[in-house]
Amino acid sequence: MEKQEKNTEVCPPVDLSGEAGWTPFDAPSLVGASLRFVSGEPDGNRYRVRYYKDDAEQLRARIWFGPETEGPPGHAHGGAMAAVLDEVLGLAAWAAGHSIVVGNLNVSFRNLLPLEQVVTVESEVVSAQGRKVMVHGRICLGETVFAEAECLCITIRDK
Ligand SMILES: CCCCCCCCCCCC(=O)SCCNC(=O)CCNC(=O)[C@H](O)C(C)(C)COP(=O)(O)OP(=O)(O)OC[C@H]1O[C@@H](n2cnc3c(N)ncnc32)[C@H](O)[C@@H]1OP(=O)(O)O
Repeated sequence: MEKQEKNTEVCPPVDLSGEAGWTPFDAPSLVGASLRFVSGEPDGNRYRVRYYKDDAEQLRARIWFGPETEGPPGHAHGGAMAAVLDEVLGLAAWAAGHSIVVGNLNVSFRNLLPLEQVVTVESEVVSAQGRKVMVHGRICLGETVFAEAECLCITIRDK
């Protein structure tokens, strides 16, 4: 069988700047540098991400899905979108003051997401009761929603 050549070329820089009224958010200073799967290679070919808070203090992300996130030809893998929602919505709960892990993530895939396009992740902490923090969010560009999710976060014991 013919061996397929792996393309090792690094994609050119992308513009991850935010919208008017957004302020940069320093995720590692809040949760450490462990978020490597999504955020760990800021110049690589998997994901490139930059975090912000909007004027309502909700977490936002600008994210580029690189060629290494491919699922359907030319488009992002569903698991790649779920990983982003796991990180961003979990981080949104941390940014709102809750020390959590994600217990349940319910994702609906609404449209195929073309690779090498910068999109936005929106999040909203909708409730916090006892140890349960509910965060909603979506990956979108303008009016187009690629995926939306409900994320049940559970506060870590003894925190
Ligand atoms: C550290 C630096 C990090 C820094 C990192 C910060 C960045 C965050 C972003 C990354 C997010 C992730 O990927 S986190 C990685 C992915 N997630 C995980 O691996 C989590 C693995 N699961 C667990 O560790 C555990 O199951 C927990 C902590 C979620 C829950 O265990 P527990 O502490 O024993 O609590 P437990 O009694 O079972 O549940 C408490 C209450 O929550 C409910 N509950 C629990 N799980 C669920 C569930 N899946 N669906 C519905 N409800 C649930 C229970 O019914 C109960 O309700 P009631 O009876 O009280 O009503």
